[in-house]
Amino acid sequence: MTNPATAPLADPRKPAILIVDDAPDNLGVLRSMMLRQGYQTFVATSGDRALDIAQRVKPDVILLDVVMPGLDGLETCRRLKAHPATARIPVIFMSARGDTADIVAGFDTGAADYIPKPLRLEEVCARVRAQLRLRSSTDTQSEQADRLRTIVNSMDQGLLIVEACGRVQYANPACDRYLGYAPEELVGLSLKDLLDCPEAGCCEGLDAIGNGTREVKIRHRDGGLRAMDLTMTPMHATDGLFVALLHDITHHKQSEDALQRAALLDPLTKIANRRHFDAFLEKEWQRAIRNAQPLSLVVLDVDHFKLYNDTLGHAAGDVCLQRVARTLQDHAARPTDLAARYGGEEFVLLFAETPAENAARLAEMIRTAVEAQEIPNPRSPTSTWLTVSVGVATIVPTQLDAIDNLFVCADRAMYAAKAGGRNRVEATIVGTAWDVVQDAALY
Ligand SMILES: Nc1nc2c(ncn2[C@@H]2O[C@H](COP(=O)(O)OP(=O)(O)OP(=O)(O)O)[C@@H](O)[C@H]2O)c(=O)[nH]1
Repeated sequence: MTNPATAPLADPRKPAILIVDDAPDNLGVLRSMMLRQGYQTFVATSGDRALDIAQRVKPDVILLDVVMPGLDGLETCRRLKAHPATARIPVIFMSARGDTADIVAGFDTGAADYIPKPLRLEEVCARVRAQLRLRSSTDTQSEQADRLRTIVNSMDQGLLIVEACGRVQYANPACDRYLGYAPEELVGLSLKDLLDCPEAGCCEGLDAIGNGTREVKIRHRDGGLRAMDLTMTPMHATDGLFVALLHDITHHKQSEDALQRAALLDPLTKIANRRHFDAFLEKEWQRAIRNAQPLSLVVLDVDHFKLYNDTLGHAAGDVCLQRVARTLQDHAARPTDLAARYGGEEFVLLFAETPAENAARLAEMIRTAVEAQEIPNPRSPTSTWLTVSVGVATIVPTQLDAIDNLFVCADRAMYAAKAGGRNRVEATIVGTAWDVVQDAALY
């Protein structure tokens, strides 16, 4: 008989069998049989002792006699099942009571098997082996489930299990950070409601979202939109369910947007650069053709800027260009106006849907606004303050016209302003190619 206080711990390499029977003869026979099978054995002659040993050594299988004085087998089994440390150990009853009611009562206590007495030892061994196999596969499954749970819980990505209709069945803890909802709050919500879809009806079902990865905007609980990569994968084992993986790319998108914005800006003056202006002009040019609206181009050049640099230094010249740029920007008030630094000390400004007289008036306002800042240009022969010469060209373009022609005319007007004494505005209306065609037809 094993004393629970001194019972050795079970050897993890060998299956451990606890045999409980009040008849020492039975114990002896069963024990030798189990030892022959290569198992580690523990024995107890009463229910109480069996409980002590089971808690201490946590055997892999318990062979339990039903009829015993004191705590009988049924009650012992109930107590084993009630204790978390021993609840999962399979119990095999051994009993001479073979009535259906006895067998049912045995299984109702939570037993895994019921062997009739007299015991056929080969059969006992086979049933113990079967329980050990079952136990090992259950252990493997629960170990795998534990491992999976740890991975999913510690994942940096948000993981959701969703039904085809979009209803969330499960969410991992990372979803809290991604969406602002605790996992249990997400259960029952619809993924479709969290997605911000520009196209109506685009998220009617997850089939519409489709498998694979796509960039989506998801509404966080704080009301803000987060850019995310959403990867949908059908769970093959369970029809109609999808695994949805969320990867927050908001920061990535923000820096991408910042880069894109930076690519359109002049680094010194922070207004649009030449590339941006050319693309903008192309779009406005086409719109002006469609709507037969006037388009005005302003070209502005700082007067005697070389003298300014030579006298006050290049750094002061840079600050001066920034102030001129700001003045231009302040006059590009409408969304269809765009001020840009076109190169060196030359600036341009586009006024869409603006006739010649309005554009000339705006150009004059810019000229006076620069002069009014009283930026000293000590060696300028034109003025003691920094001044600009401005050319304005206006056209109502047609398909026959070229943007270059508008630029040439605005440049010529600006040079005319320089030639006319600087610090002035010269404006011109560009005759369109259509006028030339009509004139030719007349003569
Ligand atoms: N500080 C500074 N100077 C620049 C920059 N880009 C061009 N410049 C200077 O602008 C000056 C332009 O000189 P010019 O083309 O001779 O014309 P200007 O002296 O303004 O004379 P007018 O145009 O005839 O009135 C040159 O000295 C350039 O070095 C810049 O980014 N910063």
